Amino acid sequence: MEQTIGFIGAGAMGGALIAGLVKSGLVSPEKIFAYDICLERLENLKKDYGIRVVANAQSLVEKAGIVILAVKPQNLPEAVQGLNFKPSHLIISIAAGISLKQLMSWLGEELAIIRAVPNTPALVGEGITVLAANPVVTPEQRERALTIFGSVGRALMLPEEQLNAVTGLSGSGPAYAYLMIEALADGGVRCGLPRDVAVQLAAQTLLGAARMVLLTGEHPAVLKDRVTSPGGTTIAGLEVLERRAVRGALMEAVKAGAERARALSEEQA
Ligand SMILES: NC(=O)C1=CN([C@@H]2O[C@H](COP(=O)(O)OP(=O)(O)OC[C@H]3O[C@@H](n4cnc5c(N)ncnc54)[C@H](OP(=O)(O)O)[C@@H]3O)[C@@H](O)[C@H]2O)C=CC1
Ligand SMILES: O=C(O)[C@@H]1CCC=N1
Repeated sequence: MEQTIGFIGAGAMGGALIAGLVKSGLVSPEKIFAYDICLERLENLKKDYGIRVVANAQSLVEKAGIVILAVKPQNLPEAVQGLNFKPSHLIISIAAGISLKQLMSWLGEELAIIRAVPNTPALVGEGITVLAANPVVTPEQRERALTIFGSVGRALMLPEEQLNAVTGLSGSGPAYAYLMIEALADGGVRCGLPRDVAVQLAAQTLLGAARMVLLTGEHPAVLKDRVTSPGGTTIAGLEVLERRAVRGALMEAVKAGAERARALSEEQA
């Protein structure tokens, strides 16, 4: 890919995208630029991935054709203040909750802006990113953004109204999956398994189950039923999960994340 990509903010998510992009081979490291107020983070990314780092955000804007805004929503207005973007730029914000309308009012109504919700498994090429574009973005720019995020996992476009829900589900979701892996592994340890074996079993079980859903296209309930032998072990475990309302808890977690995304937007209004 000929285009240069710059990151303003290179923390957990920006860093995961940089690592995933370099590993994907879609963009060569010398075409990736990063700026962050944390110099140590920049130096580590330069050392680990061979990307270029710059001393300030305006210098990054001058070097990169695509600029990814990857600071916390609370830091975004300050991070973009005074930056001079050109009409040729494609700006992609990953800040949770921050709307295209807010971005256009801070950056310029005439600029091509995309709002994206990625997730950290992008680091290993297994992310999923949902994007929404403002009317200035051309079909070619949409394709370019889909290609970039598609190189580190799956990528799709959805109407912007759905992006807070996406944030609550796939944006925050890896944390819920890690919590489940940790808890399942604790269960294994409680039953006498060594910790490292228990973590491996828990992680591969979630990975395998997720692949089954994606590759077979079967409803998760059908796949669940195939694990559940009459009078067997699984139904005994499922009964506990249902009694403890795990389904309701997961639904409420997604809803709480979506509501928090909406609140983050209002806090920056
Ligand atoms: N983490 C995730 O899984 C996901 C995050 N997001 C979004 O991505 C964005 C980044 O999140 P995350 O990576 O977790 O956050 P981090 O805090 O890990 O990364 C943000 C980085 O930006 C730096 N920073 C703060 N202010 C500025 C500034 N003015 N100019 C340049 N850099 C600055 C921070 O430095 P310092 O730490 O010193 O403040 C930090 O290094 C957020 O908007 C979040 O909503 C979206 C989807 C998933
Ligand atoms: O926790 C957060 O606010 C960010 C957005 C989605 C995942 N992490």
